[in-house]
Amino acid sequence: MASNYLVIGLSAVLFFVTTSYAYKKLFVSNPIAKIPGPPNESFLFGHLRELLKGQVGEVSNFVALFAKADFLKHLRSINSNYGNVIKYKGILGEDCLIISDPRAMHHISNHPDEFTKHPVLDAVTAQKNVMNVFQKEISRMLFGRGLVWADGEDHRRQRRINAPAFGANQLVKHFDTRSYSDDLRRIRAFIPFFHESASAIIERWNSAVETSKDGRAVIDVTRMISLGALDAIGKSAFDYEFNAINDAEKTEGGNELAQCFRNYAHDVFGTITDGAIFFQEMLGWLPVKLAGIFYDYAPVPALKRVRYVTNLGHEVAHDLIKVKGDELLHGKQKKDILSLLVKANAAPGDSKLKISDVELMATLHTLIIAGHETTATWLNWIMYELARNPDIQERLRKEVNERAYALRNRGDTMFSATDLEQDMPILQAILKETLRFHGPIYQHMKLPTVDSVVPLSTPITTTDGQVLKSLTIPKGTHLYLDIAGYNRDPEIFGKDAHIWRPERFLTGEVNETSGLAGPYASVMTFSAGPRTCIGWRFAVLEAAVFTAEFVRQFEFRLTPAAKKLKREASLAMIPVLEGEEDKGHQLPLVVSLASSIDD
Ligand code: HEM
Repeated sequence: MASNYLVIGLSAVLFFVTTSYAYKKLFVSNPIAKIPGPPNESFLFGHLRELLKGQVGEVSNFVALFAKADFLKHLRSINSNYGNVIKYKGILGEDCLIISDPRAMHHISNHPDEFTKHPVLDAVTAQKNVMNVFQKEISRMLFGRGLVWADGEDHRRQRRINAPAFGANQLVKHFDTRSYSDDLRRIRAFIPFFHESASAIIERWNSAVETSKDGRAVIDVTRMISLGALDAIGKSAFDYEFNAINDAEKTEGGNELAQCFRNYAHDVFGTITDGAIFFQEMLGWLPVKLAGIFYDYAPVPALKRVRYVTNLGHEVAHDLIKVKGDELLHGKQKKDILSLLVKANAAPGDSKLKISDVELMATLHTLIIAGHETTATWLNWIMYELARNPDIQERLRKEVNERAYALRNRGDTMFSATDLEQDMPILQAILKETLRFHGPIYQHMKLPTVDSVVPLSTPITTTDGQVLKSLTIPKGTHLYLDIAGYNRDPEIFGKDAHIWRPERFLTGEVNETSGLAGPYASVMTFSAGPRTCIGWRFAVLEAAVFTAEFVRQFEFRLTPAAKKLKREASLAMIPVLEGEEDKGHQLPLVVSLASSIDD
């Protein structure tokens, strides 16, 4: 009986694949067929193995996505022939696009209904958009039906409730007339939590240094940074104790949710086999609902883990929402993000504009995942560059110590938002340059829901010699926005955009108010338009506090092992060591005490 079902299932997949493939080849004209791109070396896989495996975020423009060494060399040599729009092949010869052209990226990011990240369920689109089916279903499993997952009106409604709590109202001004500076004050109120987490990390590193033989300890800094970021999001977003740093050594008996997140993204999204790529792609040829059933029930270990963590996250969120509701009722409301969301949701107004408890639970879980590993990864790359560049590290330490001296003189114990955002330009330049060069989010998948015409900054020449000033993209085309490529565009960041040089953000070389890119440093790492990262201010302040406090206390140097560092595709672009990829994030640095300004 079971084998009958299997045969019927496989026949259904085969039927969908062959009919939609034949339909497309025979009846659908393809305006992107003549966009230049690398030769297809595999009808079965197209370029997907190069895209989904190995190092990411490397070199310039689209090459960022094609990181397999020999392939990379090949592409580099012909890079100039391709420009900022590249055609690549998906499975079975599907034509797909990678775009890093600034105007095109700006247009696409600012038209989220025309370019959603999720599939629309109609016969052609749903079957064509393999990657997007995967993205939508994984997104639902990973986050729940919250802000990252939602689209269209659902997204606007959720964003409207969320934005003020994140100081992100400037992006939704038309929704809300409250003062933007009130919102900024709210996000800055989290600074003490960031200091608290940074201090807990420093305490751990301090004892490692003190107990080392020569005052120099080799520490994998990724571990504590990740736990500290988790503690920080717990306290500021929901007034919740993950106790991640305190329970760091416990294998059981600590906070279960915190333990679930150990190496979570890497274990689930890290290494992917050819078989998994193919299977995942074939699933995408099924209607979304069928693919969803697979993601909800398949006994695949990685999917089982995602389902378990999401359920647990939603359970914790459910309890917290109740606590916040009671606090509000008894006039004991706190300042964390969840309290603000519960209050905004309870305020009088059109009930159709509110978010449901299920969406609120998903939003909470979203904040843990979207706000924790991304910022921790950014911090990892900051530590790496500081260790690699002792001169810049020393300049930063001097700046931080001078500010620390000033704050002691004014009777403060921790850096204020003004200290961090305005009075430490070297710190800001390092944060910006690292977000540009090692952006934790390096690509975005988008799905045109209609045939679209997209403007280009730089015209492209098709394989038959036509010069295109705009791009016609058929509905349903697989589309990658190449964030890493945009972030290394020499036209925007200078001829040496391929190297890490924070100075470019100190000398006015970069036009930070071009309005083309995201809200910070003119980079695309926080995305742009109505779906810009809602937590970007939170992330910037947290990264600033952690970095300033770390260099104030310690000196960091590269270990020989850190020279084997690679950028690994995961949910974020994480540092791993060559030959030890299966261990996930690693960045072993030599840590010793720094001399302070008072010495
Ligand atoms: C370096 C740190 C971070 C990076 C690089 C980053 C990047 C991004 C990007 C690229 C998006 C757009 C995703 C998409 O459209 O699919 C996004 C959305 C989002 N981010 Fe972040 N993020 C960071 C930190 C944070 C933090 C700290 C929080 C929360 C405290 C957060 C919460 C969110 C949420 C809720 C969304 C969905 C927004 C929407 O769709 O309206 N992120 N982030």
